[in-house]
Amino acid sequence: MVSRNRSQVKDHLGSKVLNHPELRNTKATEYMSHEEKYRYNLSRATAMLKLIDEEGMDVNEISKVMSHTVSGFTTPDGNPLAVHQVMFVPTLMNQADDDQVSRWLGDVFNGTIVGTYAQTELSHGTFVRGLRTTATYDPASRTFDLHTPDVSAAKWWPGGLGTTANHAVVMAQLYTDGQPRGIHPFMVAIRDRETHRPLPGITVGEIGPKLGQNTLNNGYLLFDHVKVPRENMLMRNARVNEDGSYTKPSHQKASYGTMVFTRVAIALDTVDALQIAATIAARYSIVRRQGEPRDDGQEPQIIDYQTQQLKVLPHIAACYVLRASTARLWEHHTHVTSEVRGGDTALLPELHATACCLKALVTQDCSEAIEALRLSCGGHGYMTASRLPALYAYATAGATYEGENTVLLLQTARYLVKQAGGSHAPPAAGSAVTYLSRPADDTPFAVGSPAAYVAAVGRVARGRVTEVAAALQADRQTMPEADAWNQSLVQLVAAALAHGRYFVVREFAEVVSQQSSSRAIQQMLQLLFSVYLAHAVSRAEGDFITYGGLTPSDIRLNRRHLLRLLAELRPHMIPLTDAFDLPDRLINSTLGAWDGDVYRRMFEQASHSPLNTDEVPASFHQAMLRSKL
Ligand SMILES: CCCCCCCCCC/C=C\CCCCCCC/C=C/C(=O)SCCNC(=O)CCNC(=O)[C@H](O)C(C)(C)COP(=O)(O)OP(=O)(O)OC[C@H]1O[C@@H](n2cnc3c(N)ncnc32)[C@H](O)[C@@H]1OP(=O)(O)O
Ligand SMILES: Cc1cc2nc3c(=O)[nH]c(=O)nc-3n(C[C@H](O)[C@H](O)[C@H](O)COP(=O)(O)OP(=O)(O)OC[C@H]3O[C@@H](n4cnc5c(N)ncnc54)[C@H](O)[C@@H]3O)c2cc1C
Repeated sequence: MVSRNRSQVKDHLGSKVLNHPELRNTKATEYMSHEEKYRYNLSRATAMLKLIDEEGMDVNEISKVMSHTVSGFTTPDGNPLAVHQVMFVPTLMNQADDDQVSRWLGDVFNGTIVGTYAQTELSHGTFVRGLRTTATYDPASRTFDLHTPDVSAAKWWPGGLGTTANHAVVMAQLYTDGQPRGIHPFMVAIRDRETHRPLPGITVGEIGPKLGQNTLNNGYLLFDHVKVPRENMLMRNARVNEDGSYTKPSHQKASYGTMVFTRVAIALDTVDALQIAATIAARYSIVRRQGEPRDDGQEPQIIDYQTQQLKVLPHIAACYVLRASTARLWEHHTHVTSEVRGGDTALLPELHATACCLKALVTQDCSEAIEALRLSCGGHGYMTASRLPALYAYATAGATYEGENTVLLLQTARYLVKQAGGSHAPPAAGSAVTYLSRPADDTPFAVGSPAAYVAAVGRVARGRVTEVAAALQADRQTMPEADAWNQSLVQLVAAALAHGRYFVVREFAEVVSQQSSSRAIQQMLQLLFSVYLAHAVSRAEGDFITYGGLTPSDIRLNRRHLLRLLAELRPHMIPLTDAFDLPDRLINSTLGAWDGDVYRRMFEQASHSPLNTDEVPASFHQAMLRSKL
C-alpha cells in the first residue's frame, strides 16, 4: 500500500472508521455493566484490528487508527487490544529473531494469537531489575521453568491480560548455567487457543475497576513451574543455546526497547487527547454566556473574560507545539531503531533520555491542561457526557504507565548530568544536549522576540543541569552515591523537565522556520509559539529569574505581554481548533459539538438515565420507604 501523509491518513480514516458497518453505530456505555462494556469495546476493537489487516496499514497509519482520536470513538472505555497492538506485536517484530518472527507472526496477524506485555508485578513496576518471576533453563529438557515465587511477584496490570489474551510476552529473570542473567522476554501461551481456558500451571484474571480506561482489561498472572520451550525466549538480542550457554545482547538494555517505543507513542498520542479537550472547551466558551449584560444587551460570552482566556488559549497553543515536537520524536525514533537493528547502538542512550523526558513532560502538561479545560467548563465539565473526565483519566494514566514520570525524568537527568560532567560518550552531531558543552546563549531577553525566549529557556535548562550536576558532584565526595543522588532528586527532576521544555521549543522553532506554505500560516504559528513561550515563562518565573537572565521587570512585562497575546489569539480560537479536523462523532461531547447546541444535547443525554424511565423508580419504594426514613 502506498504510504499516505498525515492528513490523507486522517481523511481516509474518517471515512473508513466512521462509515464502517461494525463501527458506525455507537451505543452510550455509561449505564452498561462492567461485563457489557467489555463485550462492546472488545467487539469494536476486533473490528478495528480486522480493518487494519484488510487495509494493510503501515506503522504510521496504525499509529493514527490506534490514536486516542479514533480509539476514543471505537473503544470509548479503553481498548482491550491496545497492548496487543502497541506493545506485544512490536516486541515480537523487534525482539524475536527471524525464525521466531516467521513462526508466530502469521498467527498473530490472522488473530489466532492475541497477546499482552507482562512485565509489572504486584511489588515491582518501576525497578525492572527487581522483578521476581524466574525463567530457569534446563538443558536436559531444553525448556525454561517459569515460576512465580509468591503472590507479591504476580504479574499485575498488563493490558488485555484479564480475559482477552491467549499469549504474553513475559519479562522474567533468566537463570542459566546457574547464573542470573537479568531480565529477558519470553513468549508464553497462557490460554488454550480453542477453549480460551487457562493452561496448566497458569492462574490468570482481571484486576478490577480503575480511575478510567476500564476496558483496557488489565490482568494478573501467576506461573506454577510452567515449562516453556527454549525456542520461546525472544532471541534477536541475547541467546540461550541448547547446552545452556548464554550470548549477551549487543546493548545491555536491548530488551527494554519496547518501552522506549511505547513512551514515544504515548507522548505523540496524549496530544490527541489534549486536542479533543481544547476543542470542547473552546466551543463551549463561545456558546456559554454568563454575567452582567453588556451594551448590546447580551450577557458576555465567557471566553471574553481574561481569566477564561488564560484557562483555554495557552492549551490550544500547546496542542500545536507539542504535536510538532512529538511528531519529530516519532520520526527520530524510527531512524534510531533502524540503526540499532543494523547493530549500531550509539544513538540509543540519547533516544532513551529524550523519550523518557518527553513522555513525562507531555503527559504531565496534557493532564494538567485537560483538568484546567474541564474546570473552564464549570459544572457541565464535571459531567461524563462532556467527555472531559474520560480525557483526563486517559491522559493521567500516561503519567504512570510505561514508566512513572518522576522515575523517567530521573533517567533523563542521569544522562544530562553525565553529559554535563563529561563522563558520557560525547553527543553525536545534531544531539539535543550539545548546548551543555557550549557557552550559554547570551541573546538578551526581549519581550516579543521568540528567539530571545528560546534562548532564555535554554539558559534555564543549562543552569538547572549544571547546578545540580555540581551539587551531586560535591555530595559524592562526602557520602555514598545513593545518598548523594537522593539529596538532589527534586533538583534532578526539575533539570530534566527544563531540558524537555528546551527540546520542545527548539523543535517548534525549527518547524516554524521551515514552514513556507503561506505567510498567514507562518504568522499564525509565530503567534501560537509566542503564546506558548510567554505562558512557559509565566509558569516558571522563579526559574527564569534565577537561571534565564530575566529581571523582575522582564517578568512583569511578560505577564502583560501574555495577556495581550491571548486577546490577539482569541478571534482565531475557533478556526484553530476546527483545524484539528475532529468530526462531532469523534469528539462525542455534549459541550463540544460544532453547532454549539449544548443545552439541547445535555437534556437529550439526561433522558438516557435509567432513573428517568419511571416517574417514581422502584428503588424509592425498596430502599427509602422500607427504611422508614
Ligand atoms: C505494529 C505496529 C503497531 C504500532 C502501533 C502504534 C500505536 C501508537 C498510537 C497509540 C499510542 C498509545 C496508546 C496507549 C496504549 C498504551 C498502553 C500502555 C500500557 C502500559 C504498559 C506498561 O506500563 S509496560 C511496563 C512499563 N514499565 C516501565 O516503564 C518500568 C520503568 N522502569 C524502567 O524502565 C527501568 O527500571 C529504569 C529505566 C527506571 C531503570 O532500569 P535499570 O535496569 O535499573 O537501569 P539503570 O541501572 O537505572 O540504568 C542502567 C543504564 O541503562 C540505561 N537505560 C535504562 N533503560 C534504557 C532503555 N530503555 N534504553 C536504553 N538505555 C537504557 C540507563 O540510562 C543507564 O545508562 P548509563 O549509561 O549506565 O547511565
Ligand atoms: C492503566 C495502566 C496500564 C498498565 N499497563 C501495563 C501493561 O500493559 N504491562 C505492564 O507490564 N505494566 C502495565 N502497567 C504498570 C505500570 O507500568 C506501572 O504501574 C508503572 O511503571 C509504575 O510502577 P509502580 O506501579 O511500581 O509505581 P511505583 O514505582 O511503586 O511508584 C510509586 C511512587 O514511588 C516513586 N518512586 C519509585 N521508585 C523511585 C525512585 N527510584 N526514585 C524516586 N521515586 C521513586 C514514584 O515516583 C511514585 O511516586 C500499567 C499501569 C496502569 C496504571
